[in-house]
Amino acid sequence: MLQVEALSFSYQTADVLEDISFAVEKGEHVAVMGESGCGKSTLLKLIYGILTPSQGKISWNQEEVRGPLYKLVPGESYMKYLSQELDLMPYTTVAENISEYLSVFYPERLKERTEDLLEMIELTAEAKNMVKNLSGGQQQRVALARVLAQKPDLLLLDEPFSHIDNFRKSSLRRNLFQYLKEEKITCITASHDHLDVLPFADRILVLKDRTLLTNGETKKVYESPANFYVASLFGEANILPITLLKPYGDAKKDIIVYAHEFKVANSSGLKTRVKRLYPMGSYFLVEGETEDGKVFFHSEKPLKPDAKVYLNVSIETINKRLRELP
Ligand SMILES: Nc1ncnc2c1ncn2[C@@H]1O[C@H](COP(=O)(O)OP(=O)(O)OP(=O)(O)O)[C@@H](O)[C@H]1O
Repeated sequence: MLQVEALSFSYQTADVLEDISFAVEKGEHVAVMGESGCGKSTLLKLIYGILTPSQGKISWNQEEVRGPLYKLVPGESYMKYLSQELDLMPYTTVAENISEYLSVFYPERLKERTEDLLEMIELTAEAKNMVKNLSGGQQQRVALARVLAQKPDLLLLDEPFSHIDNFRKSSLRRNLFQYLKEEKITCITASHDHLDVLPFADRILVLKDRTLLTNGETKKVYESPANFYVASLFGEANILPITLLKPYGDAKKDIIVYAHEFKVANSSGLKTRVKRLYPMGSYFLVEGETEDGKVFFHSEKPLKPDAKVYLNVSIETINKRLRELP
């Protein structure tokens, strides 16, 4: 089990993390989310031991992780960190980059394991190609296979799909996270893409203003976001006084509504004027104007700019999301 206790960290120029505490169970997959610059990479580097905490303690199975102030070669053998900078051998082949790190003695088994990993990253066809000839996204996939070849107990992934095109991303995500679960590899993934997180993570940690704002089960964090910032990590969201949706509602309460949760009607509901339409393929994202300000919602049909529509939210969503005004 990973234990992070009262962790704080500052670079010379900035305080980045303050009093962060959480635990990760063996085999669990935890996602770290938050806006750019909130400290996701810094947290992973602290866990891996390439930065030393200003305060607090990190331990794995009760043994303290020591930072570079205490170790000549930072990093721990039982964990691997896939950073945003890929550390590959450019003048060797894809297959060699992977097999180099497999601790397998028998040549047949080595070949088999290399082939399995190549298949997982969908680069079998490039096995004999030199890494320097691959695209950025392909190199990121090789780097991923390389850390997996080392069979870590704890894997730290920093934006693991940032260079990978959408065509590959979906299947790679599925292959990777299924593999980690099968192998019971504990994993912490830093990402700002909710599609990396919602279908795969058991739990989400949200960082904001140096602190740990949320630590909860993925479904709960999504369905009952602590505030507008958390909801916005999952796509277009709105925060509205409840009286806009229910005229006799408690004026001291507001509600967070994801854009897709509004139902568009021709009469009765939140009166909205259509301002802009963004085609999203299977639906339109609509920017509208209410008496209280801007609102985003989805519409299956195209709507004309300036058209008047009415928005409604299900009673289940209202009950789930009602919160006291801060
Ligand atoms: N080596 C460094 N020296 C000084 N400040 C740094 C250093 N590395 C990062 N920072 C600052 O620390 C803060 C946190 O950076 P970090 O890279 O951890 O954020 P992040 O959440 O991973 O961002 P992103 O999502 O953009 O990768 C930022 O304000 C950044 O500018």
